[in-house]
Amino acid sequence: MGLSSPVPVLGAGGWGTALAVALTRAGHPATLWARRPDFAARLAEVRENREYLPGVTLPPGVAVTSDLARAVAGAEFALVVVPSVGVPDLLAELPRELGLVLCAKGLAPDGGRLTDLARGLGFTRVAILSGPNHAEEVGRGLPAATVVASTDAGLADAVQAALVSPTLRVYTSRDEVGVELGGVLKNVIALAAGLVDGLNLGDNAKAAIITRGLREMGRYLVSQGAHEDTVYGLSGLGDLVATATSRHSRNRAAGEAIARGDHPIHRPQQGGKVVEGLRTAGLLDTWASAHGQDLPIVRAVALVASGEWTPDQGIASLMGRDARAELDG
Ligand SMILES: NC(=O)C1=CN([C@@H]2O[C@H](COP(=O)(O)OP(=O)(O)OC[C@H]3O[C@@H](n4cnc5c(N)ncnc54)[C@H](O)[C@@H]3O)[C@@H](O)[C@H]2O)C=CC1
Ligand SMILES: O=C(CO)COP(=O)(O)O
Repeated sequence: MGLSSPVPVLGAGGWGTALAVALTRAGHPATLWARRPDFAARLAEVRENREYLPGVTLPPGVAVTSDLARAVAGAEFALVVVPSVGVPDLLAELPRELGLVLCAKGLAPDGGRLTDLARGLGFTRVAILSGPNHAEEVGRGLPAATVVASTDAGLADAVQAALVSPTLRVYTSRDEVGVELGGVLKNVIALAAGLVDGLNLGDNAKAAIITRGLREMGRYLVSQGAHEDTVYGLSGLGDLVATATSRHSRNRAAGEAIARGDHPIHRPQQGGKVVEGLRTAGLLDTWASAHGQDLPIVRAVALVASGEWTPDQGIASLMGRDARAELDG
């Protein structure tokens, strides 16, 4: 792909829209693909994604289409920015020689990684983009940093070159597993932080959830083959802080709403916007039970999200665990 060929951005929610705008800031045109033709037509005309990223004007360098084949024609790689639940169907329609930059922070239907799902479908060039990156801030050009991870160094370098700009620092990493799973797990811990907020449990409890949550993330990531240092990088600690403390986070807000009794807990969407952690918690809890792994915050969030436990029961389950040494798990 030459520097001036448009980069396909597949998914016109908040993050896809912000990434398309970020590409133009980096000097590259983008083609933003939306699934629904009527939505794409309105977006092309209004030049603002009022449903998912209000207040950000689409620059002239962003073209909008609902024609998937046209969006990816001739591209070296595409940013895949639909929610995790929509990734399998979308990938099934893409040419296998296309490089994939997976941007969803969620899991495949079987609880596995989306990068594995992609490779299982026959894609050979796969990367993950993840970090503390609220679309509302990246869309407005506030300074941010992110990580593109791939075992394919050429792909990671190409994505870095395409996205880096004076307002977005893009780091590369070879630790695909660690970068991908950090983004997946932090949503669940942010939901727990939202429960703490909604129950008015205070700053000490919030700090405890974030810190113990980071340890839980670390245990899981390392068990899956991640490098321990990645847990403390932008896609781990960085995104956990950004999400668990942010007014923008849908996951944190969902936890707060559940605690206040005003969230439809069986619906993994909030006002049409995706709350990945609700789905992730259940998938991870099932995996942890099957593999004898202790993920107590994941378990509490999964059972509260499914309605089996009240938020108070979830917190009590964490406070009532056996006394132990801090570093023992
Ligand atoms: N919003 C943010 O700040 C960030 C979001 N992400 C991740 O990006 C992914 C997308 O999130 P957002 O853009 O925030 O979503 P969003 O909630 O803003 O919008 C979701 C978009 O996906 C579309 N969609 C829903 N189901 C679909 C399906 N089955 N197939 C295709 N399209 C479908 C919707 O029509 C909508 O355009 C999520 O995995 C999220 O965790 C990652 C970094 C930042
Ligand atoms: O991943 C995000 C920021 O890095 C967005 O988090 P939410 O999905 O909770 O809004």
